Amino acid sequence: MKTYFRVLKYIKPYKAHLIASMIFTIFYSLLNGLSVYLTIPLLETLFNQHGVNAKTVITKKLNTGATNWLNGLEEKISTTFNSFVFEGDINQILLRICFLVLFAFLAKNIFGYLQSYFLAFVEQGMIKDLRNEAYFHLHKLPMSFFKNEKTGNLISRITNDVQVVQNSISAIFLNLIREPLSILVFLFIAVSISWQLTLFSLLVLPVSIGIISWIGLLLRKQSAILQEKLSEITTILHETITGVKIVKAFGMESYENKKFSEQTKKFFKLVLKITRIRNSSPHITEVLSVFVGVILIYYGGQLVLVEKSLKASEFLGFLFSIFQMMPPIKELSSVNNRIQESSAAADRVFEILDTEPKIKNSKDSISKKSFDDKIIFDNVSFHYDDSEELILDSINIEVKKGSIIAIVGSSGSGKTTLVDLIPRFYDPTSGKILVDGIDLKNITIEDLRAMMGIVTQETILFNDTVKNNISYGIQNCTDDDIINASIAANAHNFILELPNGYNTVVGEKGTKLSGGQRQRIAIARALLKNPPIMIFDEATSALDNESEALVQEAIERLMNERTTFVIAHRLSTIRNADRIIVLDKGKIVQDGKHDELLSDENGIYKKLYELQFREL
Ligand SMILES: Nc1ncnc2c1ncn2[C@@H]1O[C@H](COP(=O)(O)OP(=O)(O)OP(=O)(O)O)[C@@H](O)[C@H]1O
Repeated sequence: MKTYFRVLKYIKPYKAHLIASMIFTIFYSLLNGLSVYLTIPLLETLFNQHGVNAKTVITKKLNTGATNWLNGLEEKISTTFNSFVFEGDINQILLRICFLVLFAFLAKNIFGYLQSYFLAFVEQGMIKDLRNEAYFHLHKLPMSFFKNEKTGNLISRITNDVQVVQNSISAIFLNLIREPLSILVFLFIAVSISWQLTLFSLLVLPVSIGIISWIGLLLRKQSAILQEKLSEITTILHETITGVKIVKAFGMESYENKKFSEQTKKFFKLVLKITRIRNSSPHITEVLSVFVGVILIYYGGQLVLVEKSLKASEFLGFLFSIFQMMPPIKELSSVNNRIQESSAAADRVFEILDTEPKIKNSKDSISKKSFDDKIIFDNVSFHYDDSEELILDSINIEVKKGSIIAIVGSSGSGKTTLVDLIPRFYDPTSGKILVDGIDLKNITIEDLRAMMGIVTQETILFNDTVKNNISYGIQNCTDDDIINASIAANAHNFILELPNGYNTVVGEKGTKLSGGQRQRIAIARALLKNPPIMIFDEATSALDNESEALVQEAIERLMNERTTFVIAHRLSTIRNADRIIVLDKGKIVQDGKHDELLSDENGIYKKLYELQFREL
């Protein structure tokens, strides 16, 4: 319930639309009642075609048990109504009634349309805001969050779950406003025709409504499970589509197909179960309704034919009213289930919103636009949240502006983790990192990251044009700037050869380009940003000689006159480095220039050199 109130807070910007929708709902319900009520004089006129004065028939009223004010009100309405309708000859009366019926239905449908339009505006607006907020919040969350959450699951929450919340919002608004109102209107009509019959119906109706609601409850439970299954399917889909190359390379198609079909089979079974319940529901409802109807017809028939205390037209009008009451009562009985269902979905969305962004600007963060002197790692240690094991252990480094620091070490030694601390993708567990003497945590994240360019091993390009990929995140750059950066990155020539040059769309993650081309686009992007600090994770994959040389040249331009941290895999890079840091199990075990490090026969560097670098 708490969750639901939280969802309702999103109504605020749409209050005016909601009020409009409520007003139209009131008109809709009243006209709905009127259109049923009008059947009585219509039938009366038709039944009394042989000259009986219809006016006298419908004014015969009502009854003993209803409260006085109700009697009075009803009396007043019917007198006004009758004096308007039953004037003139039978032809005029018929024409007037037909006109009234037409007007009532026309107006009812116009109000019905307006009511649903405004309600859709409210619910779609709320959902848009909720979806945006969840998405915006995702960008504030730390890298660790994304490592722990499955991508498909996150996507499913922001798409499917938000949808479920939306479906229920409208249902609940209708249930809380339209349905009670409809029930009241029809109840008023029914009581005004015959309170005994109404009382009798109210005894029989709840039984059938109870059964129908129970079916609804079953349905809700199942659909919550369905939502989870859907999220699992999305997860598998996302994983295999993004990892399609690996699936193919390892010949895992049939394994993945089996995994997927197991999920779709579970989904299929569940949907069938739901469909079984759902499809049986209208039939059961119909049989129950007819059952109730037959009992009512028998009892009402007695009143009409035997006791003659009720007109046939009134009885039919009564039956219409009672049957019009059934769907709203049925809907109302499912409000609670709907709230439960949407709350479960909303909870999954709010879980994202409630995840605290651990890495954020502190109250006294300062703006810093330039890098002037040095970066210091002061006794930095780090472990990931899910384990106490130190991935970086007492790291002390001082990096002067303009120098190139190569980081080497065996796989898993902590190289990526070390460079991830510089743009604050993670914060050190202990110790601190200082830029020009200021702790990173005290510099606004926006300024800190603006000072850095990052080229990762796996080049991330967006499904957009080459031009937009190069200028990603850079405002106010001209086409010439983009071309110059591409020339410096040795990318210009191949870009010109693409089907639409700089306007060629590169495909999702840049799949339409080769590995070397993607890297050069990423380098052009970094060159265009022109940051004073570069973090660079060299690709391990071997490129052919020509592209290797082109990429290497581009990298050298990128490092030129910048402070560069490079996770090095190429001999030329370590030779160029001012300093090489050798990591082993999170500790710096050697530190110096290439030749110095190589001269230590027992050092890890020599072994690494022989294994990794020599033949490259
Ligand atoms: N998000 C994470 N959560 C938990 N442990 C992690 C996470 N990322 C990395 N690790 C662990 O931290 C250690 C260091 O990883 P890191 O990626 O920094 O090594 P690396 O030297 O860059 O390796 P490689 O050269 O293979 O990329 C590894 O043991 C790894 O299992």
